[in-house]
Amino acid sequence: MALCSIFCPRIPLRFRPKPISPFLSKPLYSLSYRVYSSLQSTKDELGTFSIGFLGMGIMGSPMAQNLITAGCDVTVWNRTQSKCDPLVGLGAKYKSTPEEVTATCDLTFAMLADPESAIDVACGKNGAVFGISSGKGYVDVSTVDAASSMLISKQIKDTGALFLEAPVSGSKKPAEDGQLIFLTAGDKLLYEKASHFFDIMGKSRFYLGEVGNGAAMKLVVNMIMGSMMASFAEGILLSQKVGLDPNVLVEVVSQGAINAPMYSLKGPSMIKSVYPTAFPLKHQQKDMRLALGLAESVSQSTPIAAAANELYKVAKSYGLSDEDFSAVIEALKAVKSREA
Ligand SMILES: NC(=O)C1=CN([C@@H]2O[C@H](COP(=O)(O)OP(=O)(O)OC[C@H]3O[C@@H](n4cnc5c(N)ncnc54)[C@H](OP(=O)(O)O)[C@@H]3O)[C@@H](O)[C@H]2O)C=CC1
Ligand SMILES: O=CCCC(=O)O
Repeated sequence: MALCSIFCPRIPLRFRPKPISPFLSKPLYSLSYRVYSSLQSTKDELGTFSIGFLGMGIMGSPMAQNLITAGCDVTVWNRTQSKCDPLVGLGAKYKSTPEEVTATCDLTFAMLADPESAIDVACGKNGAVFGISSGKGYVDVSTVDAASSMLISKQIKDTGALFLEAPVSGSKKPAEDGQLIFLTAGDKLLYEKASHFFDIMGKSRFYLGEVGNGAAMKLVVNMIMGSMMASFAEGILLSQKVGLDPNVLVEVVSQGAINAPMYSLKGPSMIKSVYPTAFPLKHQQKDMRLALGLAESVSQSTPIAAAANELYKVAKSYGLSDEDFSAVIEALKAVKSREA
């Protein structure tokens, strides 16, 4: 669809209601917007918009795959090109830089490892900002801190394009199953336009207002999750040490008030000391670090998360970065064996 706006396809510019108009009374604006929205929805057939996807890791690959399977016109890029091959095999196009992706796509999603890579892919050499322009949108679904998200937002918006942060709750399997939860913030118009695609990749979505709120929500959620996992690991080892069957512990936990899907999902493999990677431990530690930074910024005390973070750091130092984050239990075992 080249440079024509994803937000106003085939509607002449002069007839398009502005997203925010100081000249329209509220009822008139509302009516105008409803008409505009309904015109939009008639244009929302799958494949109408070209979608870019940057980052073919554990999460990005299945998310892009779901868009392709749903019939969307998808163009992919990844730093390690070979990871794009399965998506190209399914019908995706390939471009060799983020810049080329945003230049040719109406709406581009980015799923990168951390703040550094998200900023580099968006704003670095041949980055997304150099291809994007007014009428297009950039949705960063990576887990980053608010400051990094704001930096990317500013660079994208300086080009005239729209920006949305949309980190996700849910791991590899929910990504494969199209069951992610999107925590979005930024340009509301882009949220509305991208919702069609969020609904292909996810089961629910939240719009949280200004850029930074989605990042903060994601970090709070993952801070809780990281502490829960560290505590669960302690419980498994303690149950074993006092002669209990940890499999029974998992069963008891699953029937009680502290039940969480994570315990039944990860517990059995943790007991067997195997950690098939769904959420890499290095990313969980990154999220603990960023969450602690967020807490620091508002002088909120988070001693439990701080202690859990230390455990993830120990696990990383034992070479467990690329294992699933449930491998944090190994750090406790190592402490135990050193003390024995
Ligand atoms: N896995 C999970 O369960 C979940 C992860 N997340 C978050 O989603 C994001 C992605 O996670 P996940 O897919 O698991 O991670 P992976 O480690 O599997 O993928 C990371 C992606 O980032 C790319 N990347 C890393 N460094 C750079 C760089 N310097 N320049 C360009 N690209 C780079 C990788 O490219 P390459 O292939 O070349 O290495 C890869 O495409 C993270 O922010 C994570 O915290 C959120 C929810 C769940
Ligand atoms: O960021 C990773 C989240 C993993 C999950 O929500 O299960």
